[in-house]
Amino acid sequence: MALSNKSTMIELELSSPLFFFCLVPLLFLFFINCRTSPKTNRSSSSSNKLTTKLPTSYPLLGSFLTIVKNRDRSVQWTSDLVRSTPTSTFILHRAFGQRSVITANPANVQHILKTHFHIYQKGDIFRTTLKDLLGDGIFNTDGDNWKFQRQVSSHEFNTKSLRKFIETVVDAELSNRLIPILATAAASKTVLDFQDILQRFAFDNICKIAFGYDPAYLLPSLPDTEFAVAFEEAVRLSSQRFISVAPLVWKIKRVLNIGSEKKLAEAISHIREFAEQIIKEKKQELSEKLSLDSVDLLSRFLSSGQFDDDLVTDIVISFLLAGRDTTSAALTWFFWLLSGNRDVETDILEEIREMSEGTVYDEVKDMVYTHASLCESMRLYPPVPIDGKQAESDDVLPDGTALKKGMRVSYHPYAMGRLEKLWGKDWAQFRPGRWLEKNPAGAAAGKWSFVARDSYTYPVFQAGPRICLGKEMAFLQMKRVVAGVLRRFRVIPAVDDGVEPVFVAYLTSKMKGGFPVRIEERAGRGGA
Ligand code: HEM
Repeated sequence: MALSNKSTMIELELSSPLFFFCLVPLLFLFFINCRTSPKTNRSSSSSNKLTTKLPTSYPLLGSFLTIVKNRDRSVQWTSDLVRSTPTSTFILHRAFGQRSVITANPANVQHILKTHFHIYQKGDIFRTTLKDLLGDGIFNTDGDNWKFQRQVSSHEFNTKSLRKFIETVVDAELSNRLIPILATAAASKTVLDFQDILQRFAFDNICKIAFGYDPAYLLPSLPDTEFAVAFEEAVRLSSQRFISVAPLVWKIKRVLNIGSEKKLAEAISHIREFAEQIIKEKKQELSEKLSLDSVDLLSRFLSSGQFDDDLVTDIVISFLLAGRDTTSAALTWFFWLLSGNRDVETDILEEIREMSEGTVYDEVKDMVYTHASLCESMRLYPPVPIDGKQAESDDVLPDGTALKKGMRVSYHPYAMGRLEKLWGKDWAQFRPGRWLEKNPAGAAAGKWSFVARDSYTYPVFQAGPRICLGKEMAFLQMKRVVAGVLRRFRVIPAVDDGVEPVFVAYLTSKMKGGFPVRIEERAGRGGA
């Protein structure tokens, strides 16, 4: 799996001549011990106890060595740091004097994502790093270009499209692919990597939404579908640019077309060739039709006549990235948590069995307890665990942290889901009940109502003007999968008792090494 290559890549970079050329002089400075105390934000630097927990910063090197030491658990490490400061914010000193702010403070999150949205953009660092893969697609652009793409895409997420999505795309994938694979695994007592299965499921779904094309990635043979593999490779290599010793390292490799950059260029060229071919076919199809009855995004963008082919390709690739690993990450951790909380599973089953006789769409919309359970699982394991912006001008956050123009600021949903001051003493417990209240009276008396948290305390889907466009679609898809799977099967982790999966982040969160499970048919169940 792609993840296992991550640390290998970092080691490669650390052993490269470039690394020694740039950093040996700095290591010398480090060993002669001319170190400074870490400067944190105003409030936390006033507390000795807390400053000792923050990594020491050295001239030029910053906290580089500690960052490298924690590279395989950077989300957990930064989460521990941010949670240990009184304002839930700290400044990380990177090499060459670069500083970035990391925060888990809801007031700061609201400031960055909503009230001072105009100051906090994707910025040059993010855009340049992902430019080869995402071009100027919605995920990688700011200003008017972003606004227009968002406006056109939002039609894909209206009720009619969502209904069609759940009733055609998701249900077909579920009944024709996922359920048969699980039934076979149950009958043959095979161990499946459930993370891989869910990723394949999500990839087929998002390709159908974005392109109107079925890559058939979730088949019993678990094929190495060329397009899917190229996409996986391109995301993996692009995200490794973020953990490069310095951006200069990957930029030089790119110019020389060597190592990981050569592989990245090949994967991207494969993706674009493939996308261009689909665009050609789709244009042909559209020219032969009198009216637009396709639901896919590609048809919508091509028919708008506002975008050239290159930009349409960029936009579609952004959507593949947005929808590919997010729902699968959420579901992987959800099934893991459920396996250790059988009481929650029982309540979900009860809800599934009581579901209305209406259409699939209405049924899924009514699954309040399952909705709460998914929110609770994403609180502890958010699919996008940490996300960043860049300040376009000097600014001061509500907790007093000062930012200079060009500084990166990251908000940290993983840390925020673990803050006692936000979730109470039992924050570590998987308890869907914290999102629910019983209706006291009326027709729905005794039924559960969902109690949402504000999106700055729970920015799992981001918040403000750039809040995730696919949020509702994601919930519909996830609830349909949960209902389809649990109604018929039990998912049992195939790991020794007491073994916990390892959380790793890779743009989106993953279980290191996959999620091995056994599937059991529930007694007395028929089909999906
Ligand atoms: C559990 C599932 C999901 C989670 C947790 C999630 C989370 C997020 C987050 C954190 C962002 C902000 C990323 C950034 O700007 O850096 C985002 C943006 C976005 N998401 Fe999702 N997402 C999910 C599923 C989906 C799905 C299924 C789709 C589409 C089919 C989608 C489409 C988008 C789009 C288009 C954006 C960009 C919005 C913009 O910049 O205006 N997401 N999502």
